[in-house]
Amino acid sequence: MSTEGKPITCVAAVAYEAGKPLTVEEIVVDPPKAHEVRIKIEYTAVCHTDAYTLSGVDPEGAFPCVLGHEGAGVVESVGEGVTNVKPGDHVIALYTAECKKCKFCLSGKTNLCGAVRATQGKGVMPDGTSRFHNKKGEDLLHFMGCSTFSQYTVVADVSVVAIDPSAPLDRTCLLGCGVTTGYGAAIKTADVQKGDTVAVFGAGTVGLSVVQGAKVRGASKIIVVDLNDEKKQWSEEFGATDFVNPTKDLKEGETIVSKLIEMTDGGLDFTFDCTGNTQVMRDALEACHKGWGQSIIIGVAAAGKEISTRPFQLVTGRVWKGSAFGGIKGRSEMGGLVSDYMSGKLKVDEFITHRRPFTDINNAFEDLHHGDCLRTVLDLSK
Ligand SMILES: NC(=O)C1=CN([C@@H]2O[C@H](COP(=O)(O)OP(=O)(O)OC[C@H]3O[C@@H](n4cnc5c(N)ncnc54)[C@H](OP(=O)(O)O)[C@@H]3O)[C@@H](O)[C@H]2O)C=CC1
Ligand SMILES: N[C@@H](CCC(=O)N[C@@H](CSC=O)C(=O)NCC(=O)O)C(=O)O
Ligand SMILES: [Zn+2]
Ligand SMILES: [Zn+2]
Repeated sequence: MSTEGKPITCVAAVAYEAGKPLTVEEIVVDPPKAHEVRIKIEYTAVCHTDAYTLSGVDPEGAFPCVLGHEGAGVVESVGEGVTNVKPGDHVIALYTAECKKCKFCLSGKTNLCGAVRATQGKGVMPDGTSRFHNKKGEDLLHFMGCSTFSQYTVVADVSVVAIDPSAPLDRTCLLGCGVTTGYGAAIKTADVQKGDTVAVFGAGTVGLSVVQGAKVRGASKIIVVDLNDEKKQWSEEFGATDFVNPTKDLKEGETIVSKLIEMTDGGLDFTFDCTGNTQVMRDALEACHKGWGQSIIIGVAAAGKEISTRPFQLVTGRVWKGSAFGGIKGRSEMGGLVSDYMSGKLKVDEFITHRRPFTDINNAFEDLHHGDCLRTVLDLSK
């Protein structure tokens, strides 16, 4: 029996309160309104940003909500006026929308899109309302325009892209955030060139994806900085040439900045913060080469945190930049990433260290805190 136009009751993991485990329960998902798409989410992974928002330090975090933004599934139904996807399409949800019409999309200068960002940040659909309700009839907020921690979700049509149906959704879900973010930051935001020197702070999925982007571009040196020696082997597998653990690899009087400058004859062409730690962001900037080195901030810092450095660092030519979703325009460029994955150019499977049934989602958040985990993929059919 068709579910089109009807509310669907399904299982979701609801974040009722910051700092508390998610509640796995049945919720009701309304049908999509005009320019909206209802997706049957097949697989989702947990990104560090989900844990960040659940912890309560996200200035935009609002509860109760359905978290999750690294997910893939199949379109169940579409609202009036939707032309970019149709029922049955295999899709990836996009937390960075692409409307192709707004000032941002038309600028040619950024992948940030202005179409739905304001309502997205408030946890509601573009018309200001929610499609999620719990069994008590209370509204649940959306998250990052995706809310993939639910067997069914509703997203704006500008926040979804159809992909090659032969690509496995239990892997391509990772293209919804971590892999695309790091890889794009290297090949688009920084536009690393052959022979460049690169340092990556934080060897999680985002950082290691920067590493693979830098390797694809032919960087001559790719130094990974992480506090955990368990990340050394992974770093090398993704293309790192060097690994530094600042808690044990620094000599008396040495700092991570002086060590990196010494290793690269004056500093790096590009550094990337993939930790969200503001002291690391400063170190990453100051490890850049005088005159031209660029530092790209990818990590997300807690509410109230600010970055600082001596202005002289910028006066003398170092550049601080940021990158969201790797600078990738989701609807225009995801197809290329999927085909790079299918042809073996882009590693994705290698990031999947754990798999769990969806109902085990709270343990997937625990996995994130362990050195042996890059990504846990959750199967929403279980
Ligand atoms: N801008 C964007 O578009 C996006 C931003 N993000 C953000 O990027 C960051 C990385 O995400 P993700 O890869 O999923 O996270 P992970 O937690 O998997 O990776 C972060 C890594 O950084 C390490 N680390 C922590 N502190 C330091 C430090 N002081 N020096 C060196 N390494 C350190 C961690 O080690 P340990 O595990 O031992 O703590 C871990 O290996 C997060 O802040 C996330 O919110 C994510 C996706 C998109
Ligand atoms: N809501 C936070 C900031 C969160 C943030 O920076 N998000 C990243 C993506 S993190 C993905 O895992 C991002 O791309 N931001 C750009 C955007 O438009 O949201 C806050 O208010 O500080
Ligand atoms: Zn993410
Ligand atoms: Zn736009």
